[in-house]
Amino acid sequence: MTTAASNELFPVFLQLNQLHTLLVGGSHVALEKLTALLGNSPYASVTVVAKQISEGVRTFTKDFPGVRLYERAFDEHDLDNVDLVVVASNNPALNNRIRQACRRRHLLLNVADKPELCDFYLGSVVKKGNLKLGISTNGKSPTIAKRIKELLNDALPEEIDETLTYMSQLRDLLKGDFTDKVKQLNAHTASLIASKEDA
Ligand SMILES: C[C@@]1(CC(=O)O)C2=NC(=C\c3[nH]c(c(CCC(=O)O)c3CC(=O)O)Cc3[nH]c(c(CC(=O)O)c3CCC(=O)O)/C=C3\N/C(=C\2)[C@@H](CCC(=O)O)[C@]3(C)CC(=O)O)/[C@H]1CCC(=O)O
Ligand SMILES: NC(=O)c1ccc[n+]([C@@H]2O[C@H](COP(=O)([O-])OP(=O)(O)OC[C@H]3O[C@@H](n4cnc5c(N)ncnc54)[C@H](O)[C@@H]3O)[C@@H](O)[C@H]2O)c1
Repeated sequence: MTTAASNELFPVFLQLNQLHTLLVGGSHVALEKLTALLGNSPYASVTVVAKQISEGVRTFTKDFPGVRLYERAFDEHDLDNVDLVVVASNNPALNNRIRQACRRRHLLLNVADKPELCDFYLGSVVKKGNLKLGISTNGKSPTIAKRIKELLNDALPEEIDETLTYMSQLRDLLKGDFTDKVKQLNAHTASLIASKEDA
């Protein structure tokens, strides 16, 4: 056993286009969360409920077909038929109320910038075509997560997506049982790592 701080977060990649997300809040932080949600999943179904919805949120969401905006106070019925909840409000009592309601309903919750209220955190994301990397610092420093995103974005070649497409076609062509296929796919990709090490 090491004495390093425990890092027990389990990463997953959600098919947000198949889920219904509720976002409570409609200002600066809400816009950041919408940018993250819709930037990755443009067809996500997202209901925004906020006492005040900013012009920025209205303009940004205009072209996303799954977004609905409701300018009013949060009501517990907003949690009906929802799969995932993100809160970007400035109201600690509201945050706690939603935290408790989500526990009762077994809904997963993120309260922006409030790790102690979260079931899941958003991460920094690097995307190169079909490749997507999610970066977490276990809540220690979102700024470092952002910097690592920038670093990896520069370091990973755009052509990596061509390699992924080629490998996907190759996988479909390969014959033999599962073990054989895995062996061949590993043989084809070994050179990717080897050429880095030789360089
Ligand atoms: C990755 C990213 C995704 C996203 O939000 O989309 C994200 N925060 C981002 C940016 C960012 N957020 C903040 C700053 C200001 C500088 C700073 O404080 O460091 C910057 C930097 C900037 O904007 O440049 C403020 C902040 N954030 C949290 C706290 C509370 C605390 O730390 O206790 C405070 C202090 C609030 C205060 O002081 O009042 C907490 C969380 N922020 C997380 C995610 C989760 C942990 C992720 C991880 O493990 O790394 C977690 C735990 C929960 C959550 O919100 O999901 C996104 C990167 C965007 C990109 O990639 O470009
Ligand atoms: N803006 C930042 O850069 C920043 C940085 C760090 C932390 N934070 C924190 O993040 C939170 C949100 O930040 P912000 O700048 O977006 O706040 P904001 O005050 O600009 O917006 C709060 C949003 O919550 C909505 N709201 C409040 N009560 C509501 C209710 N009962 N029902 C529905 N909607 C309700 C408001 O209408 C508004 O849209 C705050 O707690 C803030 O302290 C913000």
